[in-house]
Amino acid sequence: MHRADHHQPAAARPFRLLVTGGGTGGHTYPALTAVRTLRARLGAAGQGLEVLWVGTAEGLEARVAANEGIPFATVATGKIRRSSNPLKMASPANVRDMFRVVRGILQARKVVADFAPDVVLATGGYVAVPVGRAAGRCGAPLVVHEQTVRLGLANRMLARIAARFAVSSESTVPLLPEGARARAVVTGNPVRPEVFHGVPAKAVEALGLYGFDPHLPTVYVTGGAQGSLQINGLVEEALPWLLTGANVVHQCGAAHADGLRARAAALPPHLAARYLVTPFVGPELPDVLALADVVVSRSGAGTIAELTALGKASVLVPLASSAGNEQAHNAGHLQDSGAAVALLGEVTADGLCRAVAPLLSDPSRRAEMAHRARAQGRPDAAERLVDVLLEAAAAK
Ligand SMILES: CC(=O)N[C@H]1[C@@H](OP(=O)(O)OP(=O)(O)OC[C@H]2O[C@@H](n3ccc(=O)[nH]c3=O)[C@H](O)[C@@H]2O)O[C@H](CO)[C@@H](O)[C@@H]1O
Repeated sequence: MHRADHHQPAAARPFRLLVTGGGTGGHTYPALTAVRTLRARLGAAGQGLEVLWVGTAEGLEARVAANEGIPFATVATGKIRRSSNPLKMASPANVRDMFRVVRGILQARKVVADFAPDVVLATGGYVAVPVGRAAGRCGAPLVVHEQTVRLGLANRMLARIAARFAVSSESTVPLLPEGARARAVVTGNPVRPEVFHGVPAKAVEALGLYGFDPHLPTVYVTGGAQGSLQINGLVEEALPWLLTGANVVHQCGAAHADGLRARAAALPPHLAARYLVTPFVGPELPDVLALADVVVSRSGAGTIAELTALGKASVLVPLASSAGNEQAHNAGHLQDSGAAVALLGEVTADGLCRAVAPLLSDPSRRAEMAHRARAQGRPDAAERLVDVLLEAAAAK
């Protein structure tokens, strides 16, 4: 599988995509969606697709690639902690990590040269840096995709060498380094196709929601892939009120499910029957989203892309410490267009109840918000990103 293959006519051999990125769901799922969409597009034209994913062994991407049957390779990564103090720069952890960085660069060059991709897609995370740079050296066009409005560090480091820089929002373009702006394309943030095909009744069956009251709206509470301690605390305090007017599915992360279950068990049985707490929502996520009338959530880029593509009324509680405060930015941006309510700054259970109450009691209000959310969505983001990948490969 080497360079000689390039002399064959394009249709005679499979298209070769090297994907790199991961760490969080936010970086991993858009890459997975791009792979599936590209495979479908090429398949319709009678061409095959070979994919290699380069990520970290401990990241979500390793599991996702394994489930999807995508060959997976790792390269060493390290974190260089900058400091004005030379002694700190020479700390054992930093020196060890510097060696890892150098090793990662050499490994990445070999992986990219051996696979000889038609195009490399980088979706963020430390691992994407050596691989993206190796693409430049090996003559493979690099497409970077940024999910958030603000640029992630890895993507910023790759911006200058990217053949195309795909962004999820127009407002990211002016934030790109000057030389990269002309190569920016607004694609949106790809949403997994199955998210569009949820069926409420399937969520009831999969999660056993038989105690839910069908006459009441359903709230889906989610803290992002890991759950959110802050949101869990707010919802726990608000539960006795919340359950008088709604059913609640609460995704809480691995650490807190038992405490929340105990709390619910102490409620009157007719209220407890309207509450389902679960550490993580797996394949039934599309069905849960379809069931939800209102979503209470962190404002990570992946979640926002899903809520807007579907058109869901939401109350957003941004992660205050997200890089560059990007979650507050995402939430504020939606609130400005009436597409969500953003709870910024100090948030109390009372504040959460006041934000949720009008959406529960007034269906026309949540329909209006859902409509405005959908206007912000980009359900065709995966197709647009695939356009960019194919164009970059063709322009080589
Ligand atoms: C803590 C942190 O660093 N957060 C960042 C991380 O978000 P993080 O990856 O945590 O969150 P996102 O909102 O981007 O994506 C979460 C994804 O996981 C899915 N999901 C979540 C819970 C669940 O039970 N089941 C499930 O399938 C969601 O539907 C979504 O598709 O990357 C995002 C994209 O770069 C950033 O915007 C976030 O600021």
